[in-house]
Amino acid sequence: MPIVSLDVFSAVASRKDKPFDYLIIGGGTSGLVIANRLAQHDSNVIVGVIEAGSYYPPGTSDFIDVPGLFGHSLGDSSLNWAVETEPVQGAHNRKVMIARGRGLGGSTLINFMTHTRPAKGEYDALESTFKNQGWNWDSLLECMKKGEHFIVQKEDVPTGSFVHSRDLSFHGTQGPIVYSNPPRWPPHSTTVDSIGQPTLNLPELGMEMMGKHGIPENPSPTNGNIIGYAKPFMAIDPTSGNRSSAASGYLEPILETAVNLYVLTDALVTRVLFDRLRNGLPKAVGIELRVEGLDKLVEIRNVRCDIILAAGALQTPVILESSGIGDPEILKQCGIECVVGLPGVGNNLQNHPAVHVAVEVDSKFPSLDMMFDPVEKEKQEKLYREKKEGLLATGLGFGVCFVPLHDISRISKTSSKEFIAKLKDETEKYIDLMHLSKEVRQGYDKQYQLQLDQLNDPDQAHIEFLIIPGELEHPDFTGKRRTMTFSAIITHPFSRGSIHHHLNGSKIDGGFLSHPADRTLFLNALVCIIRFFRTEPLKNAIKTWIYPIDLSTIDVDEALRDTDDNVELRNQLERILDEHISKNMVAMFHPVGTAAMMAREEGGVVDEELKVYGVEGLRVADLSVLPLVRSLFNFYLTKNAVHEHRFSPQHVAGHTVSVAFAIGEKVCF
Ligand SMILES: Cc1cc2nc3c(=O)[nH]c(=O)nc-3n(C[C@H](O)[C@H](O)[C@H](O)COP(=O)(O)OP(=O)(O)OC[C@H]3O[C@@H](n4cnc5c(N)ncnc54)[C@H](O)[C@@H]3O)c2cc1C
Repeated sequence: MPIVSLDVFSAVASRKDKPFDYLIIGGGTSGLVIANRLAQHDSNVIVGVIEAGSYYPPGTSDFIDVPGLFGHSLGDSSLNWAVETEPVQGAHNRKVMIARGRGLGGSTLINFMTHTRPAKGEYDALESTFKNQGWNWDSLLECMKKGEHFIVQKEDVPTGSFVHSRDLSFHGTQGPIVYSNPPRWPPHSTTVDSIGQPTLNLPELGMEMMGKHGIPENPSPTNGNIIGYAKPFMAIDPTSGNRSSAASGYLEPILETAVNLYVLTDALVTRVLFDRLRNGLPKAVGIELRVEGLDKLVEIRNVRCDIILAAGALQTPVILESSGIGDPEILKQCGIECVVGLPGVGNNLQNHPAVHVAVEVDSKFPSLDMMFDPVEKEKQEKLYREKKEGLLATGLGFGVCFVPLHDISRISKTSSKEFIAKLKDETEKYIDLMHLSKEVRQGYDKQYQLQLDQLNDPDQAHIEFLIIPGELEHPDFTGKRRTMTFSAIITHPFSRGSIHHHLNGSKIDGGFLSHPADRTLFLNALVCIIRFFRTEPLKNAIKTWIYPIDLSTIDVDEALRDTDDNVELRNQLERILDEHISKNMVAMFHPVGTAAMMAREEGGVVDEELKVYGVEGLRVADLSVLPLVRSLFNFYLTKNAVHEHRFSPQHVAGHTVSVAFAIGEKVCF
């Protein structure tokens, strides 16, 4: 029943006795959670979902189902919105692509399946610091558990190898989204190979190098402690070997049975429509949409309770502005009548920027490059088909590592004190140049103050390193080469961007590298990466630098030596890295913050019930509301003890899907 034609959907909307009670805009991560929970909770409640993309039933798209094909759908415009920013000044005026999933399931159809999860203090701070009543660890832990079905598979690996924690007390085991530790790839090698490597598993070798630089192992990164290196769990169902998505978990099980749920696909919502209540307040009562194949706009009206925007952090603010909710100045420029003035809409865009460094390694090491070799490819396909094992059985979560500024400075041998001392001034100048409204400025000031405070805290993650047994930017299609990448990701970027409605559509200022602190953080993180690569035994496995290739033109070891007589060489290294950042910085796909859940007088857009200020019957429930969630990682885990520490603000220091699911579960009606 649920997936219906426009005629059926419109007919439901026009029913006098049973029109839609709730209309959800965007059948993505948060949207499908809400649809499922509302429809299942009370069969008398009529729920509608409108999704711009299509429905992909199981078995119809390998790019969606097969975990190891992650990344393949990025080039497919029917699955990826591939939003492009305006040219980024600090990145050689390149436009940067931000991937967003399109279709029932949203970004969970195309994401890389890595699972990280927030910590207690972060969620508690939403309530204690930002006064969002009911948003605390206890309630959100229940939401997270409710959505999860954790399966920890036994791993047959030698003593001393990394093993996931089997403690399921923090996790759900009955929820819709299946998380597991897929079979280890590359597989374990118990013998020392001919070039003297103790393991042929590149991610594990990478983690070992981090350990040599004093970074701790974190065997259980999903229990609220993220500092250290870890192999994350992934949203993969070990029974089918397939991706677990919002569609497979929350929609498909009720697809045939939910008689009160109606889903319209291939329909783009353009704006929300309002009536005036007797008290003068605007009440959201319907939407306008463009349906594929129709050359006119269609209206769906008569919604009794709420319209819920769950179109994601890049689309939700644009729908708000098109509907007359936003900064009055911006609305005026676009000729849109102002329904409610909320200058925070579309501002405060935060996203994780990333820079990769890649090397060619000895051909003994299995790597993702093998998929370009027809013989290896066939072997991997057979392994996946028959046993659900091998390279195709796993997503991108080979190894993650969260590191505080303190350790970045120690490993890169730079001074965090100097960095912090400069920051305050730089930040004040940075905010001044943005010419923000009074309210939005107040919210930014508050965030930056917290962000500056937490830099001194050795237990906060400021950089995430990803370890990838492969090279994503310049693949060698012959399949002959074996490669390895470390990526540096800024977990709490200082740069802010914005997305606004524009006369010719929407315009996104990614903000990347606009605050000088982010470039400095990157520089130091890349020096750490080079040190990891130059540490034995990984060093012995490396044949050449691939990315940036200019590293091959200098004596890197000499440049890294901590003496006074190599200043010119060190400067040369920094110039190469600086150019690499400008030329090659990319976006992770984690935008948040464009309709923030905070006080209206601080530029907030929604309250703690996710209701949009100043109107009735309209909520936002996706990652747009997230910006002031504190750092995920307010615990510091050592092998024997967990110590609680202070928290940090702004963008979450991790991957965002678990938060999007939790927001969906948390919406209270
Ligand atoms: C390529 C990629 C890799 C990622 N990898 C990871 C990872 O490994 N781990 C992790 O934790 N996170 C990852 N993420 C991030 C994570 O998947 C997202 O943050 C999360 O799924 C976003 O949830 P959402 O509900 O806010 O939006 P979405 O899930 O994107 O849902 C929004 C939905 O709204 C629809 N929509 C938009 N505009 C309209 C409109 N006008 N009318 C109707 N429908 C509309 C969209 O088509 C979409 O279906 C990744 C994201 C991407 C894109």
